[in-house]
Amino acid sequence: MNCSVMAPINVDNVNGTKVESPAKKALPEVETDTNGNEHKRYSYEMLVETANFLLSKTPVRPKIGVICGSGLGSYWNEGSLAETITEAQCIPYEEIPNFPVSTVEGHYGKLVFGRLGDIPVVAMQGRFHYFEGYPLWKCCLPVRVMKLLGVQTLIATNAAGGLNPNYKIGDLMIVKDHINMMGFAGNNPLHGPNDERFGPRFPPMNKAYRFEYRKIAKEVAKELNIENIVKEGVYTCLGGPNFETVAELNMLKMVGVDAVGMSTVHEVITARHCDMNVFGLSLITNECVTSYDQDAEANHEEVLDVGRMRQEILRKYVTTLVDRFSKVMKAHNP
Ligand SMILES: O=P(O)(O)O[C@H]1O[C@H](CO)[C@@H](O)[C@H]1O
Ligand SMILES: Nc1nc2[nH]cnc2c(=O)[nH]1
Repeated sequence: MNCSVMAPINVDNVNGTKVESPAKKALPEVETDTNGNEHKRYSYEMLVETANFLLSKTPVRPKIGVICGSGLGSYWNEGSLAETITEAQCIPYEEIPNFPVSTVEGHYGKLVFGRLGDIPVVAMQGRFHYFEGYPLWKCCLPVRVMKLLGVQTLIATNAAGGLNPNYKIGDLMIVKDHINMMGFAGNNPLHGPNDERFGPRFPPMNKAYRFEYRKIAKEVAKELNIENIVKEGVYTCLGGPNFETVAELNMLKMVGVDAVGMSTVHEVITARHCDMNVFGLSLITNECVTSYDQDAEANHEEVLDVGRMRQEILRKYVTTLVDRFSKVMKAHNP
């Protein structure tokens, strides 16, 4: 591994303005989840330590972070997006201070630093899900670490069931918006005391998925001749791990959901809270079963098979988007 030690980051706040440290008293040290497992709360200082550790391990200074979901090679390496990253340095989650570890069987758990095309990136190969037993704030810890590393744009990808009748297996859905179903019940990654150094107590969410990126993604789909499989729609995340009942899916359809998964929404909320720009992409891996007459059943193997089937297109699409988004970022911040 090519390790060059860089100056540690010393930030008052991820967005560059100075704020008073929040009262530590407000932060409970340990949270117990519904299974009785204890999760030690992290502080801003702990995540700065995590980010400094990573910066000491790699000379890469990523401005774009990618979360590789089940359809983008979090379960396999060969031909995956993570494998496409050049000059790659892989850091397993268990070696990173304060990081959770993936518990999903077969799921990779590593951060990959390197280049996609010319652009310095960091990719999560393997994410954390609520159904693994983590509180939502812990699932999203890596997003805040990315922010501290200097990441300005998050590309969050996932595998999802297609609820929109016009969607076919293998389609890609640009996420236009989400419905935070878990949040309706009060389960939100920002629940608990707010640390202003990350962002405000009450962040807006109406521009969660950057309009400019969605426009570019549609243009790139045309350029790559894949516009027939690229759609745009609304995603929702349920807690999982079971797939949905027919009645649940029909309810979601009624409220305007196009694709259903078990991730992404809380990551996006965390990213927007600390003012990262977000692009969301779902790979439609299965058709949601919305009628009692249908015999099909959702299953994880199908999800992975469709991911493998689409990996070449996804690799090309995401690599091109990274290049285009970085140009936009440079234009905004020359
Ligand atoms: O959202 P990602 O991690 O892509 O994975 C999706 O696919 C898995 C189910 O097959 C669940 O983990 C669901 O969230
Ligand atoms: N909740 C949920 N997650 C998925 N991930 C991939 N497909 C599905 C699905 O149909 N439902």
